[in-house]
Amino acid sequence: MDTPLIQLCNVSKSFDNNTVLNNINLSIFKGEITTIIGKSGEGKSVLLKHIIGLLKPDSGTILFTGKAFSAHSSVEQLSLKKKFSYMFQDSALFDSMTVYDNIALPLQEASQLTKTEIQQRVKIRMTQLDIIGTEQQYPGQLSGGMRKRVALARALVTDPEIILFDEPTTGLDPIRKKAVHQMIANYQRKLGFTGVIVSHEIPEIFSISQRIALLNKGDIIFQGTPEQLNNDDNPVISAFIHGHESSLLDID
Ligand SMILES: Nc1ncnc2c1ncn2[C@@H]1O[C@H](COP(=O)(O)OP(=O)(O)OP(=O)(O)O)[C@@H](O)[C@H]1O
Repeated sequence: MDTPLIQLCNVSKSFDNNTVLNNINLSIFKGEITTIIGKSGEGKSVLLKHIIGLLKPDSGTILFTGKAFSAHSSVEQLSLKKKFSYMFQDSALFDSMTVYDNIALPLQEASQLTKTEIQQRVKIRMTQLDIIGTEQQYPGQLSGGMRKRVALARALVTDPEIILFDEPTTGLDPIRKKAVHQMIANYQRKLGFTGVIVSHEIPEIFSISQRIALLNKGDIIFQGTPEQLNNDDNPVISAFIHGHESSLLDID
């Protein structure tokens, strides 16, 4: 198998006495969608934040194409950072900024593009996501589904190679959830980015994921394809995917 694009090696993280990640190992492969599942509060967001560098592990390493971030040259580190994009749990749009400005922001902050080039890039993404016409509106004036599309347009506007999605469908009704999943899958196919999704949408999320990682009690207890997950006979895993979360509490 290819070298993973991102590899967490023996990563541990505690907050005071709360051990959230306990020596975890996880591989993320280029061009795939890897979905991290697990009960609430297990550390899925903490794991995502380690990948993007918002949190540092207490011990262990995170490798990017086989090399620790710090082992890359400063030029490589900058180019690595530019490859990432992040779609937060609550969309994290700036309510005081228009839809246009929200989407244009990453380009204004991190690119050398002219105003006209930025306008063109924003327009392309807004057209693809069917939100043309909302440019001058504010996030608070939009429905939850529209806000997700604006957030996705912003996450995609820099043509990132790696996008991290933290519960991208939280708070949406089942139809809109499906639409957001399809949107992510379609763009992933079209643009070929590597996706890492944290999700509670089981089993729906499996249909757009090439790999699943199950985080339980600080450990990744499964990583593999959705099919392998479904066929796994570990009782903790089957209890989790069949929705009996409470039984996890009793198994160490
Ligand atoms: N900055 C922080 N300081 C202290 N504790 C933190 C911090 N960030 C996260 N935690 C703790 O780490 C644990 C895991 O939190 P995290 O948000 O990663 O869970 P999660 O699996 O993403 O949950 P959910 O599915 O409910 O979003 C929680 O106990 C949380 O309180």
